[in-house]
Amino acid sequence: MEEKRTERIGIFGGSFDPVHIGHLIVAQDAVEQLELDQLIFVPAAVSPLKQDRAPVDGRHRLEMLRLATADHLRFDVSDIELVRGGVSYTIDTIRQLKFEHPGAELFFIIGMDSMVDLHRWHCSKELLESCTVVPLARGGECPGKVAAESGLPSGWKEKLFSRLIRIHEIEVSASEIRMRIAEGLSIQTLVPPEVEMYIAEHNLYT
Ligand SMILES: Nc1ncnc2c1ncn2[C@@H]1O[C@H](COP(=O)(O)OP(=O)(O)OP(=O)(O)O)[C@@H](O)[C@H]1O
Ligand SMILES: O=C(O)c1ccc[n+]([C@@H]2O[C@H](COP(=O)([O-])O)[C@@H](O)[C@H]2O)c1
Repeated sequence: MEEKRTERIGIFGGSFDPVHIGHLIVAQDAVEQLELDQLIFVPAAVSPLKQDRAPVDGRHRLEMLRLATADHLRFDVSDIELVRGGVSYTIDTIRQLKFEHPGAELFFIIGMDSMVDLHRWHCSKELLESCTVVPLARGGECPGKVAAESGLPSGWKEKLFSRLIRIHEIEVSASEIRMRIAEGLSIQTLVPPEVEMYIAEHNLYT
């Protein structure tokens, strides 16, 4: 009898305030390169390192993610961090997802910029042991240099960088989108049309 393949689930955490094409292209890169069965976008209630700025209400960010991912077979969205509330520590999310998906291999994908501080994250050692953390390197980034300059403990660097995947270089950020809206500039093509419409209908970021 053919052996059942272990389910491979990716987790993509962020503020998604709002979700944009950079997120979607990177997510597709991860699905392909990690051969994921499913990639779950997890909007944070409060991102631990972004506590200085309140994002728009979680229900809006969740709905925009749902609209942006609706037609994609392997993309999914979870409200677990919004339901849990408070500061969204990744370890709490991984513990819960491990419980909900016993037997699956969990991949937590993060940008290289965030990864250099990973050892300072809440329960970072447990996090590294309970899922496969995968750094995403943009086209122009030099992983060797980033690793050398990071404060990551030795052992961690080698482990993390051996799993690194290359992603498209897309120069768009949620901050830029919020700024463009505030200045009355177009965000067409930077976010999916459904998201652009949602933002206009709900008068977000003005
Ligand atoms: N253009 C992009 N290319 C690759 N990764 C990205 C891009 N934009 C965001 N990410 C990654 O997506 C994750 C979630 O990002 P987040 O929701 O904070 O979006 P952001 O665009 O970086 O937001 P902000 O501009 O508000 O800081 C992070 O790991 C971040 O590194
Ligand atoms: O758990 C932590 O200590 C921790 C510290 C910094 C960031 N994170 C997570 O990393 C993801 C991206 O964060 P950010 O700040 O780029 O939106 C998001 O899911 C955060 O919850 C998690």
